Amino acid sequence: MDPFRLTSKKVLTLVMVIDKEQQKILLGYKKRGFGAHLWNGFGGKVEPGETPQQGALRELEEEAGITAKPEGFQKAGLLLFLFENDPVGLETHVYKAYSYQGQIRECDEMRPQWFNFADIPYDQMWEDDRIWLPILLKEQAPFFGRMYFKRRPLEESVPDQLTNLSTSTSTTSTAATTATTTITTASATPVVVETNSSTPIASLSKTMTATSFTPGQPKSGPFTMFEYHIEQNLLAPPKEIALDGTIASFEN
Ligand SMILES: COc1nc(N)nc2c1ncn2[C@H]1C[C@H](O)[C@@H](COP(=O)(O)OP(=O)(O)OP(=O)(O)O)O1
Repeated sequence: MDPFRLTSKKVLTLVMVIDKEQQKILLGYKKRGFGAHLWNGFGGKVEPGETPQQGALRELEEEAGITAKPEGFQKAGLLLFLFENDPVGLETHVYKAYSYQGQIRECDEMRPQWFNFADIPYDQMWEDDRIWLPILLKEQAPFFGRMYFKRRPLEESVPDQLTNLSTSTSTTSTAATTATTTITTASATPVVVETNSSTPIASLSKTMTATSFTPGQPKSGPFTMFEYHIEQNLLAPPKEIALDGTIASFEN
């Protein structure tokens, strides 16, 4: 039985507020609930009757006190978080907000703080963030990703650094460029995830093993990410994920 088989999904949002001029990002320190004690963007569950975009704007107001301006608000990508032996996936719609009105303020759930792009506290964030946030910041969106998490063992020993990085690039029949990067550590065998190179997109597929991160990340909760798949520079932002983990549709 596939421990990552999905029978349903929850729809969530995540908004990254960005000051392009200052090269800063607004993150929130989550004080309670899922992902407590981690820095993250602002977001939460989409409520019945809401679109993901409406849910994202509402959560940004609730959690950071600000209203994103429509002209600077864009969908950046779509992520699917899967947890071992949990049949409910988290379909997470990620947005960028380049301008806003209102006064940033703390609430009972989140404490907002600006960070320079160079000082993003990845070691106190969900492990997947270091995969897709640089793509978002470099404006290589729209992206799509699947991130696979296992419950973290109580005792864990992992190497300090990524030790081996190999990248290959090839041109597909649809004239799109496909780059495949496999990241491995000295001690682990890489697991390779295929990217469908017949789709007319430039995509990047990355796979990593359970031991690819720095030790001492209890802050990322009881889960550890052991594998991921990411595609970037899609022609349009993905709109929905099918239960088999593929993109079901794109935004118009
Ligand atoms: C598992 O990996 C994750 N990585 C990142 N970067 N973000 C994640 C991950 N899993 C969930 N999230 C995000 C998505 C949402 O923005 C929040 C979770 O929202 P929450 O459960 O707090 O939803 P609310 O509606 O605010 O919850 P309550 O009102 O019930 O407190 O985390």
